[in-house]
Amino acid sequence: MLHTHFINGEWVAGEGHELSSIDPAKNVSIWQGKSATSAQIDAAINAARNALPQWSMMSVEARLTIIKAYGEKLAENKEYLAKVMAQETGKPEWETATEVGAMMGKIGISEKAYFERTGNVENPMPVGKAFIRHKPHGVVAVFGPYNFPGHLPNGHIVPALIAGNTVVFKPSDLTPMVAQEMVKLWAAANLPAGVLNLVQGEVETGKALASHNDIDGLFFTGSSRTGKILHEQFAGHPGKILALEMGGNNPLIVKGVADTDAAVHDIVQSAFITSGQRCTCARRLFIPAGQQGDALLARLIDVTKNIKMGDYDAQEQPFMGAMISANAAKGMVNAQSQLVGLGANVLLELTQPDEEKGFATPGIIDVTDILASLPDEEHFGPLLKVIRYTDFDDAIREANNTSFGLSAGLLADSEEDYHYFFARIRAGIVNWNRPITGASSAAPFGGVGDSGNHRASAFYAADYCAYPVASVELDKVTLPGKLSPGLSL
Ligand SMILES: NC(=O)c1ccc[n+]([C@@H]2O[C@H](COP(=O)([O-])OP(=O)(O)OC[C@H]3O[C@@H](n4cnc5c(N)ncnc54)[C@H](O)[C@@H]3O)[C@@H](O)[C@H]2O)c1
Ligand SMILES: O=CCC[C@H](NC(=O)CCC(=O)O)C(=O)O
Repeated sequence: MLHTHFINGEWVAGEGHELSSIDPAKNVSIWQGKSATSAQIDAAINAARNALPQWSMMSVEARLTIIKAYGEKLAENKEYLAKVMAQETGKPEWETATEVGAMMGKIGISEKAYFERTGNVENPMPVGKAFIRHKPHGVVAVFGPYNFPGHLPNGHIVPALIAGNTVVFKPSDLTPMVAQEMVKLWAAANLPAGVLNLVQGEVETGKALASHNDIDGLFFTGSSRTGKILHEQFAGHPGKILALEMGGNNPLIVKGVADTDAAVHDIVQSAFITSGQRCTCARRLFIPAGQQGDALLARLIDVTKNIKMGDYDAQEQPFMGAMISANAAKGMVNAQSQLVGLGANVLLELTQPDEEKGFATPGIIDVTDILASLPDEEHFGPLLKVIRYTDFDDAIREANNTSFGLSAGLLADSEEDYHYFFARIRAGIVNWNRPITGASSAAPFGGVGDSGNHRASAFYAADYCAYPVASVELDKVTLPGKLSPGLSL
């Protein structure tokens, strides 16, 4: 179907250049379309602007009725949506089923967050009453990444709509099909025309939408590189809200654990789930120097070697599927070569078994000897860098030696060590004896430094979807009992 854009309640064909989406596990084209032109972006924004008065002035209960109907459509179509996600991203079906589950869960959580964080408060005053209420920003653009093509844009769209905003959604150009199927479910839930619009396209479409004069805000999940471009673009526009959820170079420190296998499990879940394509994935693993550390590392290499990788639809499901594209897998091979060039020591080689496909085997590389020249980059794939340390303080200092600050973790049996670590580590998600991936939607989700701009998402998304309005109100104009000195009436 070439009608891949949803503008003002109608499916229309793009009028820009050709786009296609490739199944990265099978190297076949699964979706074709055309990008939105700037006239189509104008039309989408106009539609959202025109739909705004009616949508924002509906009661929140009436909006929630429609949003919950979308939740029902998600539930009715969950298997189908999970299959589409798996096909377009390469992620195994067991994992995309959890992604659809998170999308469904988002509705109840966002409803609760709306009332808890941005609801109405009424306080009596000596004369009249004081109110705190919240209003939507207006027309907001939502930009999504490819790694969670449903869950993460959904995590902006649902709270934005609950708060009364209208939306223009631009998904990643690597996952247009998931976006399209998701928007179909909104349409099936009878969302009024113009409230949610979908425009497809690459960077140029993103730039045109982000720089449009008539948006009131932009909610972005993606790389720090793009987020910084958007941040610069929004400089000088204090009236527009910008929420940035970006990448990380996340540390995980191991110190004094009795159960080696439990630690290895949490490391693998942190580093290699989603083939390392989660913003929260552990990128740098700190292991104590010495025999105990050697034993843990040997076990980690052994377990990682045996991780099952395969097609998303394999009967016996793999732990890791393909990465998003053959290019992304090649990028990881190149990242490994770059580290080797700097003097790093490969412990388990990351390979791309087929140049035409997105598979990359998990890799482990010791970078202890090149810390001074180690690039502070997010390598968004299954490559774990190991750093051997002798002093806990040094390890924490090095863990913080990054411009990012998304997630961090400590695997240690001592609670005292955890308190010490927690007080010193700089990140928005800090875990103890748990993987550092798999964050809860019922908690705030965001990072410091280059990982975000202090507008956490998930439970706190409600905060950036509405602005507070303070009022003092009295039902008729009334002369005060006592006038200010020097006044007579
Ligand atoms: N913190 C979080 O919540 C979170 C969650 C998931 C992914 N991520 C991060 O996202 C990245 C992976 O996703 P990605 O590669 O799709 O990100 P990306 O930055 O390449 O793209 C994100 C979106 O921005 C658009 N875009 C790209 N360049 C643009 C520009 N110059 N102007 C306007 N729009 C532009 C893209 O088309 C896409 O829709 C990783 O860095 C990962 O850590 C962060
Ligand atoms: O890739 C980045 C997201 C990773 C994911 N985080 C969440 O799902 C946050 C919760 C939410 O947004 O509702 C993870 O931690 O695995």
